[in-house]
Amino acid sequence: NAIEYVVGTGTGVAGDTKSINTTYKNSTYYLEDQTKYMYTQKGSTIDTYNFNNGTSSQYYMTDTDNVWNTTTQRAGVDAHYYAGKVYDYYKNTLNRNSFDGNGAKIISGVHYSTNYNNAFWNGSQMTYGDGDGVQFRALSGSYDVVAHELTHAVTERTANLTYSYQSGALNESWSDAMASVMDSGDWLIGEDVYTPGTAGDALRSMSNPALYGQPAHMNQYVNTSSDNGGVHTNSGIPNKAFYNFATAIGSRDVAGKIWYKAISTYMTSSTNFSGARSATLQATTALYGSGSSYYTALQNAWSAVGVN
Ligand SMILES: O=C(NO)[C@]12CC[C@H](CC1)C2
Ligand SMILES: [Zn+2]
Repeated sequence: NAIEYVVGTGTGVAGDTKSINTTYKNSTYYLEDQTKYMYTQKGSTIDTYNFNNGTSSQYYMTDTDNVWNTTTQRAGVDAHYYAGKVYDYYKNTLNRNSFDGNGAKIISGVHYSTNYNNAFWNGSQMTYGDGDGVQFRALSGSYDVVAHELTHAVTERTANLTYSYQSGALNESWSDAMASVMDSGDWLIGEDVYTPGTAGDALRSMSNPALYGQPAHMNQYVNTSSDNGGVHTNSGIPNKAFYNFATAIGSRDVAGKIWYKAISTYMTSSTNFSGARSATLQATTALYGSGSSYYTALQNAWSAVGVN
């Protein structure tokens, strides 16, 4: 019997209903999205699996009627759905075909370990914990988290910013910046999955990094060896620069295009904050010509956070 590309109905982590692209074969539905096939020519582009609260093996996520509404399916539904949205953004807006630019399969695994308060890109796939229900709920339940993780993959395949000290903080910041372009309703990161018992808070704020203990200016740079040299702390400084720029020019999309051009053309593994300023200015000229009003706005955005 043939393989069919079909559309199912899923319930997400927040209990919301959404359509998901699934595959019907051997009388079973699979969380495999074949709709991008025309761009990748590589079968399903987005495959979502279940670690079943283990850490080594992941299993197919299947369903009998293509209505994915059980509690254990929610994390998979969102990992699958949001990965598709991130694929679409990179392909349709930035003309990048998956994280490698060549249609690579996007693999996600949910229910990783037990009470696992994190999510990560391991060089080959995305992996999401369920959270402990206090600090986090299932981390794939947040568009900006999924976009953040997949952007780590894009960064790894482009500038490959070394994940420590200033280049590492840039690595983190580029993931937050691209996530804020895709999940564009606010300037927060992780708000949909962070502390489910507390409304209105988040893991990070790009408009006001200090809200969650991050510096927003070079003169507050934290010199530390923990967290690979404070990559999740000092990212507040380039995050604020991105916020300054996007709001000054009134377009997250233009800012995102410039940030993507910078990471994919001008930045390298050892780029530091000052180098990121130059790379984004070069990207602005490349995309919008010299003398563009974006150029001066960007100079001001970086100067305002003390990066020259
Ligand atoms: O910033 C991050 N990783 O580098 C986080 C940490 C918690 C959310 C999932 C992954 C964001
Ligand atoms: Zn990260």
